Amino acid sequence: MDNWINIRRDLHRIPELGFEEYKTQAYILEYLQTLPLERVTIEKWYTGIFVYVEGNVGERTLAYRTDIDGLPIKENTQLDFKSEHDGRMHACGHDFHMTIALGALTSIVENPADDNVLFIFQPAEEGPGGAKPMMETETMNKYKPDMIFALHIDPRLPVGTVSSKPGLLFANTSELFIDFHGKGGHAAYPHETKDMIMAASAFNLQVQQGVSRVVDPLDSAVVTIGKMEAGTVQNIIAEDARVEGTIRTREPDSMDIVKNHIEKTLKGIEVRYECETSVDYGANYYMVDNDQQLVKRFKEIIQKRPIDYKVAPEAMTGEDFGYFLKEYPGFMFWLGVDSPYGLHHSSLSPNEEAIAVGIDAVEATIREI
Ligand SMILES: CC(=O)N[C@@H](CCC[C@H](N)C(=O)O)C(=O)O
Repeated sequence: MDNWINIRRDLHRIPELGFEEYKTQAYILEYLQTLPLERVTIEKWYTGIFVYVEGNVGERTLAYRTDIDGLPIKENTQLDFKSEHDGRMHACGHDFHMTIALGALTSIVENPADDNVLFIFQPAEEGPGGAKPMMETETMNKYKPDMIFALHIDPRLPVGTVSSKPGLLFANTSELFIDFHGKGGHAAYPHETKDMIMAASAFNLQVQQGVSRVVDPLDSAVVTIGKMEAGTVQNIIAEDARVEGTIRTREPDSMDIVKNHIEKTLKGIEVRYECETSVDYGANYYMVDNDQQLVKRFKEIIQKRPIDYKVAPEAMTGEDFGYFLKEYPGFMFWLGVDSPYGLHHSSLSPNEEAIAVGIDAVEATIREI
């Protein structure tokens, strides 16, 4: 087991942003070279990797996907294997996800399953999205998996627990980037300016109030503004402002309703604050919609093991794994890692005992589903 903990720690030290995962890719490729590769085909795709392992029977091909990118967060832990990349952190558990994928892959290479298995090391889950372009590759068309699955760590669940549910697990998402342009000037002469801190602040409040009026209360939607930039010094009125956020909706149709609401709100802001605005929706992810039968079978497999299975609530998190599930039947599940700090937090420190549980759950699913 120490081997997997060491691998997780190595990967934790080198977090890289989406499509910049060069060291991560090199690390995984180097590890793969230590395995017996007679039945293995390795293909690079940008900073990602496909690893195909031929099965004993080979009638079906199963796919298992891990994401490999980190986040633009400055790590705030005292771990002696903390990030060596300033301002970058594996704060969403992708170091765990990769290690678990390598653990299951190693067992399957050393003792092949009946089915063929395609392991997908996918870049850029946090943005701008690696799943959609990976789906369109010749490699995916060639192997056309019969089913696909993936996991995500869950800091709220104890170690030794997994959870999932049939149907919707994660929401539809869209990134949101808005630029405001007005007229700067002296802090003492606001009437001669068009203050973009006022415009952006008004937008932030109005958009929150409005979402509750345009989306069916039986559906769910959230707009979060995670970043706002404006101004230069304390006594100059800001000519420009930028807000960055994300939209989450339970139903795909509500995404258009929220976007329409944002655009109408911006038109009002333009009139009221005499400014120009432009909006860019960045990356959009399709919801994670789990296959009913496969989740049922997964639950049966897990319940034969010393692992607790819990029914997961729906979450407004996003995952571009949803694009794989749009094309292939499959599912995603949460793996308990018991951390007092949540996903995307600079102090996230998942319990490494969960790695063995993850490897066991993934390997058993590959062999028994
Ligand atoms: C599991 C998780 O935390 N996923 C991310 C996906 C982000 C998608 C995109 N960059 C966005 O912000 O919309 C999440 O924040 O849910």
